[in-house]
Amino acid sequence: MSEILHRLSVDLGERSYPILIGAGLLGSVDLSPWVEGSQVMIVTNETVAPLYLKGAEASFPGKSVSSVILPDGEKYKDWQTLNRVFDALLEERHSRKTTLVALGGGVVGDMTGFAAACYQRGVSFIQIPTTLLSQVDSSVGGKTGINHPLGKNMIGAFHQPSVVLIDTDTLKTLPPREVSAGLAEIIKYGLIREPVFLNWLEANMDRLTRLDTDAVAEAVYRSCACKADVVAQDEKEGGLRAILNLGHTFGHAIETFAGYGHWLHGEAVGTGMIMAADLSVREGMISQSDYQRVVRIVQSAVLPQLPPGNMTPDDFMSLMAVDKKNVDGQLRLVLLRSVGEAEVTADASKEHLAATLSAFCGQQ
Ligand SMILES: NC(=O)c1ccc[n+]([C@@H]2O[C@H](COP(=O)([O-])OP(=O)(O)OC[C@H]3O[C@@H](n4cnc5c(N)ncnc54)[C@H](O)[C@@H]3O)[C@@H](O)[C@H]2O)c1
Ligand SMILES: O=C(O)C(=O)C[C@@H](O)[C@H](O)[C@H](O)COP(=O)(O)O
Ligand SMILES: [Zn+2]
Repeated sequence: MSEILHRLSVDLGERSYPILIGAGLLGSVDLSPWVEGSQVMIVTNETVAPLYLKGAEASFPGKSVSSVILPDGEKYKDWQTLNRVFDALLEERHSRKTTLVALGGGVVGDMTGFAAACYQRGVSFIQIPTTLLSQVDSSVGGKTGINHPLGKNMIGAFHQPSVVLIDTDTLKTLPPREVSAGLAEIIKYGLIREPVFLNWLEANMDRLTRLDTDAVAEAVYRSCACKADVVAQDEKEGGLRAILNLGHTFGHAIETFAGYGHWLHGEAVGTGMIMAADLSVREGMISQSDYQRVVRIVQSAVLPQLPPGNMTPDDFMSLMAVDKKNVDGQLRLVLLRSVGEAEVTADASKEHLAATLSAFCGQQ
């Protein structure tokens, strides 16, 4: 049985698009109305293809559908792998009217979106996210791109999809570690903007880690609603949108240090949010008991709470120096004004930051 449980809209004028959420939607919702021309190319990877490629193909009745299957992993979110998409598009003579479809997690989504932003100076694309993280975060908002050895997502473009189809049934095949990674970004929404949702998450974390169908549908809906609202107000991160980066300044440094793929993005964000909360305490913004609350919820989602044991404060400082939020060489961090409200600041004291880094480094 398939049913669209929730419909949201990302309101961006002529670039507005719907987010359709439900169980069993893949292959049963006709996505061809969002395809301008006759050609569709599905971009997926070697893990997702055997599970969901047939279903995705069935979502485009009447269209000519081909696919390109990429190797799986964050380490392949690079130029070389991206080029495989361009090779396939050119070999099959795809035109400007072609539509790319991202079928997979955030890696496939970010790369497909970037390929769509670049191919023949821009074609449209559709997001069919199949991980919890991609359903609650990366498929919405139009940040696309690839990694550079010196920094995460350093090469990319803002390019919005034309529709996001979220079939929560696809999560049934997701490994538990990937579920936890998705929960990190869900917790993020509670911490930055949604205190009532945070209470709900605390009460329902057990159901979420077990992938209880109703709890997951609710969490996906509330997360997408939060992200859609932020993105609608600040599409290109001129200000407000940077709050979606809570935990990411520390987190991206961890991912880059560890080597892409060794720490999952959500794992690094979970630890990064705890570090941001620690700094928020030192800055006098939240209390010690607020901090403990952040630690508890990250812990309850079965996420790591400390960075790699061999990572030093200097490693953090040099990797954070290339963060995209920095302006004129000045570090900008997302901190907690309260549990449920974030702010972006360039004013955190260097001593407090050093104290946070030394408290967390060399601890495991
Ligand atoms: N653009 C954005 O706004 C945004 C937001 C958050 C994260 N990201 C990016 O997203 C990436 C992380 O995404 P992710 O956590 O989805 O990781 P991922 O794309 O690597 O997917 C995780 C793993 O799950 C597998 N998989 C996917 N769907 C599956 C399914 N239904 N069943 C079984 N296995 C499945 C994948 O093949 C992969 O091995 C990072 O590169 C991060 O930087 C982007
Ligand atoms: O959509 C956003 O804006 C976010 O910051 C969401 C993040 O969860 C995501 O990881 C994003 O890719 C990070 O963006 P970046 O600009 O710091 O690379
Ligand atoms: Zn993220």
